[in-house]
Amino acid sequence: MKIKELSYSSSANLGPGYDILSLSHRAFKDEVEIEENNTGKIRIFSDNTPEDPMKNTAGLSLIQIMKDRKIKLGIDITINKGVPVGLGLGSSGASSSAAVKAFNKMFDLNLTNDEMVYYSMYGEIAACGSAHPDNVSSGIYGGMTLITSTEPVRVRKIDIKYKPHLMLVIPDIKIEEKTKLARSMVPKNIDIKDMVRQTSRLSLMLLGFLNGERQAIRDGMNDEIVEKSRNGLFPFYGEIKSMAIDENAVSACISGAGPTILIFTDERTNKNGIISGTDEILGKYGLNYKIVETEIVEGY
Ligand SMILES: Nc1ncnc2c1ncn2[C@@H]1O[C@H](COP(=O)(O)OP(=O)(O)O)[C@@H](O)[C@H]1O
Ligand SMILES: N[C@@H](CCOP(=O)(O)O)C(=O)O
Repeated sequence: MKIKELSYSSSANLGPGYDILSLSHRAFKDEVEIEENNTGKIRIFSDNTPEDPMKNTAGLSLIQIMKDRKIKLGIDITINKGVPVGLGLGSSGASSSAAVKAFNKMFDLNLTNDEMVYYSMYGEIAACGSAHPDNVSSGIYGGMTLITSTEPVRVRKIDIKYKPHLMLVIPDIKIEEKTKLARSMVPKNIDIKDMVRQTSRLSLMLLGFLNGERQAIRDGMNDEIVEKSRNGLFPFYGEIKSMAIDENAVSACISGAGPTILIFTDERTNKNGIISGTDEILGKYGLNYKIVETEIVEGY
């Protein structure tokens, strides 16, 4: 029996929500198919992700479930990779969450959504050395998700009233082990004043999404801790964000650990202005790029 599941691309953090917020979007998707084999081994079939199951997020997630559930079988995992790798679009988490959903279905494990988030985030260790849960929560729940606890894993889906359109500015930059590097740049300690400002902004942004208040989203979606610490990886971000605000975007943030920039737009936004402004700014940096317009995926 073959079982196929998909997960969409996602943007983690959303400004002040480092490691706790994520948004699922329709821009790209990974399809993962699993099938029992008679070799007793886990084998990965994929054009552009690691063949070693311990180094592939999908493989590592399934290894962990099989260990916990004492399932000893050979499994072929075929990854049809649609989410571009290393650009801040949750590519690694899309494969692991799709693989976990397929495995859950194939073996009737009846895992809860939070248990699936747990196994999917375990796979992220293969991508960046740490098990961050945000992108994979998108792959399991869809929509906008909030991680309320990691031990045990607990996720809440946020029922947002304000649903902006999304523009992804995707610079053509390849950084080796990008998320691992970006995570190493985040400060280990912060000043209490910065903590207060960050929690205030995060709360305001969430109020904006919940109540449908455009200005609150714009005022809240700012992060001078994590995005700032990583600025060297995407020095063009500040210029693109302020240009987008000038063109009346709702707001903008770094998508995950970058380099993609997520811009929230609505009917008041001058999207053509953003397209030409991006071309001018990224041209100055000598960067090729793609702009993808997309929508939030509410669920699976
Ligand atoms: N199934 C997978 N899909 C994508 N990347 C994977 C996968 N398995 C392992 N990786 C590794 O994870 C890294 C990319 O993940 P990451 O740095 O988190 O970027 P992003 O999630 O933004 O694409 C690459 O080194 C890639 O080889
Ligand atoms: N919260 C993580 C998200 C990484 O997302 P990715 O799509 O860039 O892998 C972080 O900011 O490190």
